[in-house]
Amino acid sequence: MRAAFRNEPFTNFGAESNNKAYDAALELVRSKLGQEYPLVIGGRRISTTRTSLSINPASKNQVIGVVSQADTKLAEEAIQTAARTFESWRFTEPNERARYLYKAAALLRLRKHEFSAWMTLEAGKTRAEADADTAEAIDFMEFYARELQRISEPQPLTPLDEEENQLYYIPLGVGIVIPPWNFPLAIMAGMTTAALVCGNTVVLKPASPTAVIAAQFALLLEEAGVPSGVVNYLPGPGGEVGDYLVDHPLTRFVSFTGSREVGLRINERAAKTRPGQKWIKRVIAEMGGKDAIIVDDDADLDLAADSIVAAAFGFSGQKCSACSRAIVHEAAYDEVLAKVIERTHRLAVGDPAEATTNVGAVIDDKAFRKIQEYIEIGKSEGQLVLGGASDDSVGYFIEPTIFADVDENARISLEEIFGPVLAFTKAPSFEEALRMANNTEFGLTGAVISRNRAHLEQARREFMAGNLYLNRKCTGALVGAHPFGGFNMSGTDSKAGGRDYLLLFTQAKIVSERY
Ligand SMILES: NC(=O)c1ccc[n+]([C@@H]2O[C@H](COP(=O)([O-])OP(=O)(O)OC[C@H]3O[C@@H](n4cnc5c(N)ncnc54)[C@H](O)[C@@H]3O)[C@@H](O)[C@H]2O)c1
Ligand SMILES: N[C@@H](CCC=O)C(=O)O
Repeated sequence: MRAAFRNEPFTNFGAESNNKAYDAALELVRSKLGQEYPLVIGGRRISTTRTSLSINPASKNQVIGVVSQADTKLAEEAIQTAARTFESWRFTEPNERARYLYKAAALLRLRKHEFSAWMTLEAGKTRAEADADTAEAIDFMEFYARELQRISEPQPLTPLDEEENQLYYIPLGVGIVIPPWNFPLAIMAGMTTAALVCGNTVVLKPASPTAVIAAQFALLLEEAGVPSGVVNYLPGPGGEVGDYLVDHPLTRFVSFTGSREVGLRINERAAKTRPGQKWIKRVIAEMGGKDAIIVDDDADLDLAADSIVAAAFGFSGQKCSACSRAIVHEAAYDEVLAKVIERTHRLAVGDPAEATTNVGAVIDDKAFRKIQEYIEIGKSEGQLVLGGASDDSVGYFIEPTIFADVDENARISLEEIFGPVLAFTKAPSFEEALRMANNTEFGLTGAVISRNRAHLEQARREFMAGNLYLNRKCTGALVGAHPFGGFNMSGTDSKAGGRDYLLLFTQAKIVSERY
């Protein structure tokens, strides 16, 4: 029996010794840049002639790795391998499966800074953001291992005198795991290990910008002893390989985290029954957000400003949980706006490998251009009060940008930008602020900064966000404490890092015996 789950502590980068250790990890990772990453199917390394370069978004000429790219033939091989492996993996003892996760978590803890350093260089994460990502990956494995053990215990059923009844959560089959690039270790590792610990086998199609981190994690699972074929690493173009995997009749479920557009596409395609398919595919989709922080007239305005700045510009706003809308009571509006501008102005934008950097580059050229377009749109929808500039001569840098006096129905108030762009909207009352916050097709995170008990209670009831935070920022969910996932177009209502999550990767079987 393991000790109860506790969150992995974050590294204190105020301490010089920790920064030195991080510098050493960056050096180690730099010495490994440019290597080739083959596909791994059934433990077999497969190099392809078609490759994709993974690059450092803060230094776009620096190649992080050269990643082989699957085609549909290799996707077929990966699914067949996963299907064959399922026939043995499904019957492994649950405690044994949990132990692979405990081992992988222990190995990751030993190499924590190294994995974080990969994220600094491949995803552009600052030290603190990368460290939190690695800590969350450790948390997911520690948490899901314990959860699997919990749900494998005899489950409560109404006792009958004449029968012995037992409920077992059994695995589903072959799962396609499709993660995003923005939590390239935590979310990818959480989705993958939740699937495998339940006895499923996995085809892992990593997000292209962060395929090297996923490759490192696949190697870590191998080192932890996870048998060949349980996780098959299959990088490739999302559209081509993704569609093939989703459509395949042997695919039993798809676990996806990413944009609304791709999530809906997967949901629609998976709903179509293909020749030879024996089941209704299950889709677990965690999608985008357009998250708001409401500031009430009596709020602690410093807390409000700190919360907005951290949630809007942490990891350059590239979080589904990011605050992209600040909806502020008119009585507090000018003061909150001034405080947010002042704090944002102090953020250091630059190379995330530097200890002093607060905001790094955005992920790639496509994101850079999309965010630039939204900044141009914002100029006609609000008043540009900070930032707006961008520079892609070295890396994809965009200044933290704030628009004031934005209408609740402006495009920058409604569409997910996924970058460091914040819209301020003035509300005449708390009730109106709440209505505006709910004026979105998403429903992922939200926050209210207020001292008014009645307003806080009203928000508890009426704010339609899967993760609602009162008097704190709307980012930074902790595994176990804040099971994460949203409503409406934010996904299929799953809660990663929560006690219900593993049930999504299993089906319940009742065995009833009379003696
Ligand atoms: N709700 C959450 O928990 C959560 C967490 C992180 C990110 N996100 C969302 O993710 C998005 C950012 O991530 P992204 O840019 O990687 O998203 P994306 O939708 O562009 O890509 C996600 C994954 O889907 C793959 N893909 C692309 N086309 C596909 C297809 N036709 N079939 C199958 N797979 C396909 C990509 O290769 C990638 O691995 C944002 O919208 C963000 O809000 C949500
Ligand atoms: N779970 C993360 C967000 C994940 C999406 O990008 C948070 O709570 O900030």
